[in-house]
Amino acid sequence: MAEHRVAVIGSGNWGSVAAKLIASNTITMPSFHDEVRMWVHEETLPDGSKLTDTINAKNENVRYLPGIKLGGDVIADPDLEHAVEGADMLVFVVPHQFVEDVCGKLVGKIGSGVEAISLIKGMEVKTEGPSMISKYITKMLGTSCCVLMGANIAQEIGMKRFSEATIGYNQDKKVARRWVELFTTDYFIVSAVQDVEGVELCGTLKNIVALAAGFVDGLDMGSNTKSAIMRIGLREMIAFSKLMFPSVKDNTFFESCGVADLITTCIGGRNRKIAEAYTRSNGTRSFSDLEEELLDGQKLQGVLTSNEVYDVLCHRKCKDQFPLFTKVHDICTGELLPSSIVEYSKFTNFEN
Ligand SMILES: NC(=O)C1=CN([C@@H]2O[C@H](COP(=O)(O)OP(=O)(O)OC[C@H]3O[C@@H](n4cnc5c(N)ncnc54)[C@H](O)[C@@H]3O)[C@@H](O)[C@H]2O)C=CC1
Ligand SMILES: O=C(CO)COP(=O)(O)O
Repeated sequence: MAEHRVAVIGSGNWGSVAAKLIASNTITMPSFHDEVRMWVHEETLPDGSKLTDTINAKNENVRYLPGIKLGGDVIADPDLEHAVEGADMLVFVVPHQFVEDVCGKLVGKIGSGVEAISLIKGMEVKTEGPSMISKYITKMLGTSCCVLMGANIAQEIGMKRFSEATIGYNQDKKVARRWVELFTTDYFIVSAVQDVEGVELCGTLKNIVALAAGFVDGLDMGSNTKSAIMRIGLREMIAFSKLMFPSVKDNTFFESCGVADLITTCIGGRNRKIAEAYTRSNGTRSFSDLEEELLDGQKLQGVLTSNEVYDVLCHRKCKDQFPLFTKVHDICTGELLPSSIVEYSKFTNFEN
């Protein structure tokens, strides 16, 4: 008897792949209902049709994941409340700037016994302080919330290329195991660690380092420089994570969510791509222009995250300990040129 019903909240590039992965499992596993409802932020396509109708007619998200069939029993649904109705496993995967709005619409509509997982890379910074997205979901909706992060360029997983991911959980191993079971396929290997904050901070902070890597690419500085920037970035990721949550575990940085995601995003991600284009434009284009032109509706997370992290650094008066994060912020706001990303003479006396 099927016990669990899954809804995916979000249908962008990664959201669509997540629905595909999950649906490939729900149709074979008796404890899950076959159908996976995927909430779509509705839009009209150039031919006048609705995105939701096209996804359901073609079993393909022609806008955000063209050329890849979703398979399984994925049903696109533009009605958020209807999409989550009856589901006891909610997968949150919208760009992080929309999470407040989406959660706001679900307040009071989620029953007890519902579990959530966030695939969202980012954080919320309010006047009362920073909050990781999983915590925010818990606060708004009262569900416990795991996270799934990893070296996961969506397009490649959509093409079934071997990849790994890490689930972060807090207490409940049984729930973590169920999420692992739901996501794991023969080409997508998922492990779990008891460190929600560590896993989520890895996924969030590496987007800032990817911008720095993109600046280096735009300056044609080569592999040594890019590796140096990635190392300095990783060091700051670890330091920032421990500053926010001393409980974060060292080993988490060696999981897929840590160093592997840092590498893949600095090589093949959207943040890297836009930062490179920004650098090559010599100040003639803005990040938002380039995002619109080059990502065609997909969203950049790193610039917002850089602002959010900068707020935390200012609030805690520790900018000096995070020269790379601070420089990326200052480059994104136009206060510094991209070339300053490699001016580290003042900071070479690190202890490690
Ligand atoms: N694409 C990738 O390779 C990966 C993405 N992620 C993370 O997954 C999260 C979601 O990213 P993607 O699925 O790639 O999205 P995306 O960037 O491809 O797509 C944008 C999505 O935002 C939706 N949207 C636009 N305006 C909206 C609004 N006002 N309210 C709600 N939704 C709106 C669009 O309909 C579309 O579904 C992000 O945090 C990202 O960092 C994580 C791993 C890999
Ligand atoms: O998070 C990602 C890969 O794991 C994707 O990163 P981008 O958003 O930079 O494409």
